[in-house]
Amino acid sequence: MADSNSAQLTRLPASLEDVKITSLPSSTYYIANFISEDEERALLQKIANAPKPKWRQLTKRRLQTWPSDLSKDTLLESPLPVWLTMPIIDRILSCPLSQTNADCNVFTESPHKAPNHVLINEYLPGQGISPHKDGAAYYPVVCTVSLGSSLCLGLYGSNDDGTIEGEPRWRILQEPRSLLITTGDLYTNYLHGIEEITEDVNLNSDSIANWHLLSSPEKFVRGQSSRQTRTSLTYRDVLKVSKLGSKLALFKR
Ligand SMILES: O=C(O)CCC(=O)C(=O)O
Ligand SMILES: [Fe+2]
Repeated sequence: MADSNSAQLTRLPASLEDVKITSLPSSTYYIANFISEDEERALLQKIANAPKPKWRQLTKRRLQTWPSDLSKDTLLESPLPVWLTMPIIDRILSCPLSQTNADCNVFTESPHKAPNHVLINEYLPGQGISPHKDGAAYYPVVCTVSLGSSLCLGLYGSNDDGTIEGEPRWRILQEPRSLLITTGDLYTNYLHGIEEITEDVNLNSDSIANWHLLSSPEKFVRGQSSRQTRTSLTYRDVLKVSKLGSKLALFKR
């Protein structure tokens, strides 16, 4: 008997135009079922098997950084492990920005033409991340793959005095195996965060910006979703990369 999961193929959109979240101020894209259940399982296994010191325990979540932490916004050149690049980066780069622009993807204009850095965040039910901006170390495109559980990402504006608005302006519901691509103004001028709750509520087509792009909106018809452990992989291009060779040369002088 054929394995039901091996038959479950992912289908990518013809171009990102088809998966644009049109109610948001800049180009943001949501691709449901970007990876298969088998690929999700394999990634969770790799993450679980990473050497213990790879995890950093924060008060509200735990985190792995690949290939390494930045130092002064700079990445020490080192390849990502293959399990993080294949199939995800290939697949991201294979999605054309538009059908008329078939040769361009979201990283075509980034300095390294591809992500070179991945943060893996794990959230237990009730955990989250305070509203923040990702800052100037990265090219302003973030690709987030979600594993394990659905949850809402809140997008916040800031007040004239610099404080953060109390309620998110928009919410994006991220299902397991989905890819969210955030770019431009939303990356640079708005903040994003995940509330520390055990259940996302008030889920409907008016309150969720990507409702029309969800894989299984029927799962949320009661307007709520209990959280399980959710792991995210955020792929970015770090602008400044230093080579170990040039560091050693400096050291020798
Ligand atoms: O887990 C997420 O989706 C968000 C993570 C995040 O904002 C970050 O690592 O900067
Ligand atoms: Fe972030």
